[in-house]
Amino acid sequence: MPADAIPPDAPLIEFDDARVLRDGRAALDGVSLRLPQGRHTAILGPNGCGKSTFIQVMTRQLYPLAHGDGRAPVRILGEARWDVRALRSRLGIVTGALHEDLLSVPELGVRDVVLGAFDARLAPQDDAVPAAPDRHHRAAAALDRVEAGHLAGRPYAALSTGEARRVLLARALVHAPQALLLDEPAAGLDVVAHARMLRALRRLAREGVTLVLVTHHAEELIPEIGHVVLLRGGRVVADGSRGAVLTPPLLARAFGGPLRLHDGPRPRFELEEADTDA
Ligand SMILES: Nc1ncnc2c1ncn2[C@@H]1O[C@H](COP(=O)(O)OP(=O)(O)OP(=O)(O)O)[C@@H](O)[C@H]1O
Repeated sequence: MPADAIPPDAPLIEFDDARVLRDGRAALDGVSLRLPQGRHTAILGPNGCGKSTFIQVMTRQLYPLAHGDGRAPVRILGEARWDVRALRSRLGIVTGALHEDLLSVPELGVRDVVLGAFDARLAPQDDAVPAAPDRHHRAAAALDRVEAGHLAGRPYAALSTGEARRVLLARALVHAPQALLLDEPAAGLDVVAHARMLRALRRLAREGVTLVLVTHHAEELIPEIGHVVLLRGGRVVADGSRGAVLTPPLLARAFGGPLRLHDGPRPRFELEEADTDA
C-alpha cells in the first residue's frame, strides 16, 4: 500500500480478541489493544508472556486464528491484509531474531545489511545489479543517524553487539518507516553502548518516529514512552498511561511478584526484600 493511501488517523496496530496458538497452546489469548500512530508505547511483561509472539504477529511470521464472523483479529495501519514486503517498508524492525538471521549470511557487509531492507531481504537481491545511488545515499544517511557511519565498510559478523544493534536500527530506519518495532533494544549491551542506544531511541522518538518497544527491562522505558501495555500469560493485564499502569499492584499481577518501579530518567525495578535471596 502506498504511504499516501494510509489514512493519517489509522491506528498503527489494532488487535481484536487476537488468539495465537504455538504448539497447540495459546501464546496470545484474546488480546485486544489499539495503538495509534504517534504514541510511543511499551509492551511490558515477564518471560513467556507473549512479547516475542506479538512481534512475530506484527512481522507476519505468525498468524492469529481467524474469527468466525470474518472480522479481522489484527490490523496494521488500518489494513488486515499486507504484502510482507510492503509491511516491512512501513515498520522498521529491530529484533534479536533478525540479528541471528543476518549472522547466518557469510561475509555480509554492513552497507549491504542496510541496503537489503529496500528489497525486504537480508542482503540486496542481486549482487550483479548495483543498488541505485539514491539507495546508497539513504543507507549512508541512516547509518550516520545512529552514529554508525564509520562501520559501513565492515563485515556485519565482525561487529560488537552494540555496533550490530545500531546497524540494525539504521536498517530499520532506511525506509523512513511509520514506526519502529523494537524487541529489548538495549539488552546485552555494555554500559556505554546501552546509554548510546537509549539516547538514539529518545532522539528518534522526539523526531516523530513512533516507537513500539517490547521488553521486560525497566531501563528501556525511556521518558518518551507515555503508554504501557502489561502482558501476562498471553493476556493484557493493563493498558493505559505510564503512570496508571506502572503501579505496584499491576506490576505484581503481571510479573507475579512484589515489584516496584523507580521511575525517572533511569527507571529501575525493585523487588521487595521478601522475594529476594539477600
Ligand atoms: N517456538 C515455539 N514453539 C512453541 N511454543 C512457543 C515457541 N515460542 C514461544 N512459545 C510459547 O509461547 C508463549 C509465549 O512465548 P513468547 O516467546 O512470545 O514470550 P516472551 O514474552 O517473548 O518471552 P521472553 O521474554 O522469555 O522472550 C510461551 O508459553 C512459550 O513457551
